[in-house]
Amino acid sequence: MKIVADENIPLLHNFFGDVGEIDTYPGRQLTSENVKSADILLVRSVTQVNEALLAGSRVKFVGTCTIGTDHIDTDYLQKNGITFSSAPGCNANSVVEYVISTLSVLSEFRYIDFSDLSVGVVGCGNVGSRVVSTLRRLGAKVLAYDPLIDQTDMASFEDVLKSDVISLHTPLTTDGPYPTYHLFNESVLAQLSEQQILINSGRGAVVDGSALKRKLKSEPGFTAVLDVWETEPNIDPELARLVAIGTPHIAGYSLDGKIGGTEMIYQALCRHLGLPARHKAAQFIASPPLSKMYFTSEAELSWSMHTAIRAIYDVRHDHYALRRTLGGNEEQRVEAFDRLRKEYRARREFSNIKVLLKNTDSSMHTMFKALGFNVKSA
Ligand SMILES: NC(=O)c1ccc[n+]([C@@H]2O[C@H](COP(=O)([O-])OP(=O)(O)OC[C@H]3O[C@@H](n4cnc5c(N)ncnc54)[C@H](O)[C@@H]3O)[C@@H](O)[C@H]2O)c1
Ligand SMILES: O=C(O)[C@H](O)[C@H](O)COP(=O)(O)O
Repeated sequence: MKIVADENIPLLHNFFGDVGEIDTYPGRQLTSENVKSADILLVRSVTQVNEALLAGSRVKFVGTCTIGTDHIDTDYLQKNGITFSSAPGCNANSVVEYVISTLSVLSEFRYIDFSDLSVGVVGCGNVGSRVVSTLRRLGAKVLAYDPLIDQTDMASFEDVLKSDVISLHTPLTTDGPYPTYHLFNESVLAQLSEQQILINSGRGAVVDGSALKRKLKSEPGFTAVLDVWETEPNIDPELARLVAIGTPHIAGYSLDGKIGGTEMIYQALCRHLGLPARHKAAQFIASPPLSKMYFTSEAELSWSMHTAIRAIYDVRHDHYALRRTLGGNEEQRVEAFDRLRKEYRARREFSNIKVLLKNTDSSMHTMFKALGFNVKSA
């Protein structure tokens, strides 16, 4: 059995080593020549999987260790009897923590109190629904817009646009009744005031980058946060300098989320081949270096919250890392964008961290629980 895979899939050999012989390639450079004699193709989001890549190959299973599937021509796979699997929800908690860290960091520069904040979530699937529930449990007033699910709990697009913070969590789609390509175009962006914050950690092209750039130039007080960009890895350096926080598509890059994606595809492949799934992510992940935090009754609620969030994930590290790459020429910037992602550190999710509380009141307990920490009374 021959497996061809993106070299950036973590724990590839640990999970798939006893399933077949593995050849790895940089995901963006995979060619039809590389996959010609493969039975199984394993990718992340940077490989376009379509007729041009697969025609004439003997591939019978394609797995993407990611949530997003906009790089996969699923119609082609279906028509050609190729089994396909993605990893829904694998890094959803990681994206929620990205949004939380972003709001925590922005609160240093402007008044943000979670219990007094309105948030509009666009796209309420695995990621969006967790953003909604986390922020609601922290006291925020959250509205969600998603025309493709039960409308009972949904708000209108217009109402969502009035929120203090608007957070985008849709897939990138160009067809169907509600395409998301440039959903945030010039006229939608014009409806947002300088006091509002726009966060995009879905897919870059959901926002018209040129229109956003014009808005940021003419309304410098407007706050935009971008993790995803049109034309990655060749992002617009001018736009990247104008956003308040700009990161190299790493919102979903917690170690847990990345390895979770590999594990889900391993399980799907085992089902496809009728093999027992012997390996589990937990076998391979070490404990995080900072695994415990301790708060007592003297600690103030808001201080404790921001301290804990930023100790585990401070989005500014990723922002400054990208900023430092913007001065080079196009070739250097493209290389640096992918390098930041390839060499990304082991970032652990809040659920791995024990928060020990001593003599604190119940609001402290509720807040840490809402954030997803593993709360214990000391
Ligand atoms: N930045 C990152 O690292 C990162 C990580 C994970 C996922 N993502 C992106 O985020 C997207 C969402 O992830 P998910 O796990 O929540 O996916 P999901 O499929 O569970 O949910 C997506 C939701 O968006 C809704 N939707 C579709 N079109 C819409 C529209 N026009 N307006 C409003 N809502 C619409 C769908 O109905 C669905 O409920 C993924 O498709 C992926 O592209 C990015
Ligand atoms: O769709 C996803 O799961 C995320 O966007 C994921 O983080 C993409 O990661 P990549 O494939 O670019 O490594």
